[in-house]
Amino acid sequence: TSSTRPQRLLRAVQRKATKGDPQSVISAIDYFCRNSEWAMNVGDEKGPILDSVVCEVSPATALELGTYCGYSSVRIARLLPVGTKLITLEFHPDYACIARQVIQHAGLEDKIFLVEGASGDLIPKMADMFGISTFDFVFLDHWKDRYLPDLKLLEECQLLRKGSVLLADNVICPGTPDYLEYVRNSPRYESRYFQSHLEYTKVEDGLEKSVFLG
Ligand SMILES: O=C(NCCc1nnc(-c2ccc3[nH]cnc3c2)[nH]1)c1cc(-c2ccc(F)cc2)cc(O)c1O
Ligand SMILES: [Mg+2]
Repeated sequence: TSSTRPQRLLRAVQRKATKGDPQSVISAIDYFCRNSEWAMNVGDEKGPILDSVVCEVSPATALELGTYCGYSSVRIARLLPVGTKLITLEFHPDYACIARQVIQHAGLEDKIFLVEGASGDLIPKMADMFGISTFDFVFLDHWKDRYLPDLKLLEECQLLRKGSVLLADNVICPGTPDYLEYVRNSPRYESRYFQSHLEYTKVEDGLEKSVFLG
């Protein structure tokens, strides 16, 4: 029976990456996507930008919207200090199932909470589910038309504090025009664009970093 691309990506990780070594999982996925099949991971060019923002913020509480196969979950969690957690939301059960195995191969299952469901339903439950009050860092990488409504939901649920950092993938390709317009024009955000390329291609894309001013 035929396999799916996420299943083939997981198999590449299981064959090539060293169990318990997050960097080898990241390298195995990037190798697979450059040499076998393109996949929508943040990738090896935008990934280091994500790393630098995570290191700068050094978040005690981090949220990721859109897990997919867990590539960026591994990138983020490998940099988190001991005792801190990444909560990552995934809508598609098949993606979530693969991501759990990728995360396990990296040995990061104790630092990552993967929750299945729609961001719009789950965000209002975050505080109660995880006993947190606000997020220090949010990585947006799910459906592009959900970035703005979910940002507004985070605001309404008071899950952002003065200084919370939002990092959004794909603001050029596929593009998130309404989100960009909002964070770049709202007096409540200080926004900056990191120009890069769509993962594993020469197409322009970039990350938008927005600091909530309270
Ligand atoms: O769609 C993307 N990412 C989103 C995955 C996802 N699929 N479902 C969800 C979800 C939706 C509700 C959710 N609620 C909670 N988690 C959720 C997750 N997220 C995506 C697409 C591209 C891309 C670029 C150029 C192309 F020619 C084709 C594709 C590149 C990227 O870097 C992406 O991140
Ligand atoms: Mg993306």
